[in-house]
Amino acid sequence: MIARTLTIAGSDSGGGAGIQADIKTFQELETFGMSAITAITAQNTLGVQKVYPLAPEAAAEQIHSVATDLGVDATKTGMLATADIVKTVAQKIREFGLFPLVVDPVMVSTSGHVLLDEDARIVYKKELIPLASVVTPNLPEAEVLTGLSLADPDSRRQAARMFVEWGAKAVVIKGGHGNESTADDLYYDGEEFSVLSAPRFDTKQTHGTGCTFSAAITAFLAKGASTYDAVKQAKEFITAAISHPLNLGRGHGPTNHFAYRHRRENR
Ligand SMILES: Nc1ncnc2c1ncn2[C@@H]1O[C@H](COP(=O)(O)OP(=O)(O)O)[C@@H](O)[C@H]1O
Ligand SMILES: Cc1ncc(COP(=O)(O)O)c(N)n1
Repeated sequence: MIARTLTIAGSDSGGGAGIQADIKTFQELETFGMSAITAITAQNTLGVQKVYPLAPEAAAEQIHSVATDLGVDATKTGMLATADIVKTVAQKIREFGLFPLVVDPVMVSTSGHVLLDEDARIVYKKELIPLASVVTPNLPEAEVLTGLSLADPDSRRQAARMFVEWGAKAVVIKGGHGNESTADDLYYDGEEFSVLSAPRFDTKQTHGTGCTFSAAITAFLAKGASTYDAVKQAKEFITAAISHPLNLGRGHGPTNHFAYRHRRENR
């Protein structure tokens, strides 16, 4: 049977991030993608013009519909917007056993728009991170959640340990926002640290990189990969997507979700 993937996240009208990036990634990786939408954004490459969070029950009902009929092999969460949505989603994940689970703690868009209410951060730590097979904060998100300044490798390792102490089975602290010459992501599973490294491309086309990366991890997990292997292959997917830009829009353009498949087909 085809592997079934579920994203619980916000809609990006611009198609580069959120639910749209997730479904494209699920499809490219030959899984059957499904969605539970938490919020609707009016958004393009220039920024987020408007956010309309849905009622927590709307997310709960979508998850119920999917889980009680089609079934789910791996799940990810993205933009959850409010504390009540975080609580409800965590409860439904537990109720339906929607594991393995990738938690992408989306807080602020590349363009600087707040996508998660401040009072939701505490609920995240208490309710959602403990359920995660892997949690994927970027550097600013990891700084907010841990309260640490993450300018050097030692502090990043300390932050990674904190996510595992809160109950996540593994964590990837993504280095996209760092200023090193390579885009290095720090992986930790409670036992070993590894650095997943890629060249840093000098590009503005990075809208939706985090969504695409966590969706790719979810797809590889759904197909049976170990967490480390899923993260490693997802890093290849996102590196291909960033390095072959589509050059759409006038701001931070989307990544290229076809690139990983095209590269493999042309080998
Ligand atoms: N300019 C870049 N060149 C290469 N890889 C990048 C670049 N920007 C981000 N990445 C990679 O994309 C993935 C998403 O990271 P990041 O941009 O930090 O997340 P987010 O979209 O959540 O802010 C990570 O694997 C990161 O290393
Ligand atoms: C609906 C939605 N979800 C997530 C993001 C974050 O993506 P990015 O950090 O690349 O802007 C976004 N902009 N919109």
